[in-house]
Amino acid sequence: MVYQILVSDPLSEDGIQPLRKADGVEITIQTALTPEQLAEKIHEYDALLVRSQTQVTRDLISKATNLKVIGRAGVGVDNIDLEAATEFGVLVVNAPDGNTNSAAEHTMAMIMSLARNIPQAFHALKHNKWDRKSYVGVELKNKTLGVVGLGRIGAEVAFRAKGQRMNVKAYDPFLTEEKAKKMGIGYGTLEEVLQSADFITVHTPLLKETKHLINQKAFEQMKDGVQIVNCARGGIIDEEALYQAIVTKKVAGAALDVFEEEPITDHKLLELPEVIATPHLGASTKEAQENVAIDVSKDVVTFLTGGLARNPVNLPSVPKEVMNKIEPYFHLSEKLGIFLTNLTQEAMEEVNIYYAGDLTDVEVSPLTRNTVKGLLKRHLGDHVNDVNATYLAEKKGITINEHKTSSSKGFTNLLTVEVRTNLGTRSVAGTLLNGLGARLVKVDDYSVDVIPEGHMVFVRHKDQPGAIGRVGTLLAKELVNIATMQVGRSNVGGDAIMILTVDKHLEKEGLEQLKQLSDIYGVTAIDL
Ligand SMILES: NC(=O)C1=CN([C@@H]2O[C@H](COP(=O)(O)OP(=O)(O)OC[C@H]3O[C@@H](n4cnc5c(N)ncnc54)[C@H](O)[C@@H]3O)[C@@H](O)[C@H]2O)C=CC1
Ligand SMILES: O=C(O)CCC(=O)C(=O)O
Repeated sequence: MVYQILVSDPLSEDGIQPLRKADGVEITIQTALTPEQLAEKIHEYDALLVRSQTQVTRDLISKATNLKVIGRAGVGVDNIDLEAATEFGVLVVNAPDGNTNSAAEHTMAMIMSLARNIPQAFHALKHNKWDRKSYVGVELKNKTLGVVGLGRIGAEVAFRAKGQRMNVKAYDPFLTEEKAKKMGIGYGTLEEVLQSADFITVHTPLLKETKHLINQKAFEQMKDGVQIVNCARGGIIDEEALYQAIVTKKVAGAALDVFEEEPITDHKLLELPEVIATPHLGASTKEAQENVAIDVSKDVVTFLTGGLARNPVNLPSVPKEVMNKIEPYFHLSEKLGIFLTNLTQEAMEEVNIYYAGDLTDVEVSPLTRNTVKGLLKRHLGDHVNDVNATYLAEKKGITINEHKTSSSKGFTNLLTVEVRTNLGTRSVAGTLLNGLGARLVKVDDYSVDVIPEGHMVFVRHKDQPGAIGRVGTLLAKELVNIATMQVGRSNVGGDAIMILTVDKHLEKEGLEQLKQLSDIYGVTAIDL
């Protein structure tokens, strides 16, 4: 059998040598196909290799009847419909490490260009203007760099900025004070980082949670004259809010490598003299392109020839016999993880997963990975899967412990997930009721009985007459219909919780109003 591989974006020739050398594969390189042309011929291929240009949509995947694997030569997989790939049984692999260095170096180049007006001054000189007055810059030394997202690239940027004698202060949901100390950098909440920085650079993935993370409210929190850098993904910064912040002189300058829509040449931000930009060049070095092409080519060949991919993005890899036994619990375990991560605002340090009852007789490690996936997805996005979840958790310094216990509290099976942070321990427990499906049966010390599904509102409140009514009235005002409600309390007049399942997601404004009600200690919207 000869596997057909299509390369539809420009990849490094040296990088695709593993493909050229492999037996049983044939490569076609066609980097100028229109979406229609690609859709027409995709059924001929077993593998597709892309960078960020090719849009691998649901429609394209549905036409790819022979496709087994999509290789993304780079980190971000936002040009690939992962859900569709998973649904159609197509493995997606990426190359998460190969371009880290280049992206970090590009970010530093942007910060320095911004500080010293290099692109603007060069542009003037090219147009025969010897202008020294207009381009007085600022030093980086002793300035504070705020790093939002301290993953692979953010950490490399932080390290380099220290070399420029900048003070670095970072925010990342997985960053602990101890880890920051070890790295020799400051640590703060997002708000603290925004308030204290002279330069702000974002290095998160683009997720539901990070879309417009830097918005008008965020700009208002920043110092006057702050400078902003985005070499991660367009859309993390709200472009309209950035435009207004520059026009009103709140922001002194911005350096953008990425845009909400790409490719783009006609954009009002590009008309501002304070904005410098590059056309998504963060990973465009000979070295990065070679690294990512090698990594992804090796993974594609390994997978096509029956091996396990090193960097799978979407598919679980579980032996069939094990899968048959534990499959019914998969839904429950991931939902428990998602529910708990929404209750945990601080960095997780340790996760304990307890299996009781029938669950003591099965191989549970795939369930552990699936639970951890649920715990991490909110902040790491869709590239966390059952294969890489525990690995990613460990990389974030989170210890994962799996326990089998005889204490099933009267249930035939019980799965308890406990997360420890520097503020204490939170936990949830769930069970699979015979014929009735999954149930959430415990949140911290409160017993409940809730189907872990759909949109929820979790409220911590004081057990007082009127507290429940006030919540109900406010939700009604927000036109959020309550489907079910569960209340648990520690003792009469003491601390209590409400779990409401509602017909639609509770928006930020509604959430903020709920928090203002008397006797309410905390409110979280959870979408399962
Ligand atoms: N311009 C370019 O050519 C390139 C851009 N990228 C982009 O750079 C970004 C970062 O890549 P990596 O560092 O490799 O990813 P990574 O996964 O190693 O790091 C991302 C970090 O963001 C954190 N994060 C998630 N939500 C957050 C939030 N709400 N606030 C603060 N932090 C949050 C995560 O905890 C994680 O530590 C990605 O968007 C990637 O696609 C990557 C390579 C080249
Ligand atoms: O392929 C490229 O040049 C873009 C790289 C990138 O944005 C990524 O790896 O996330």
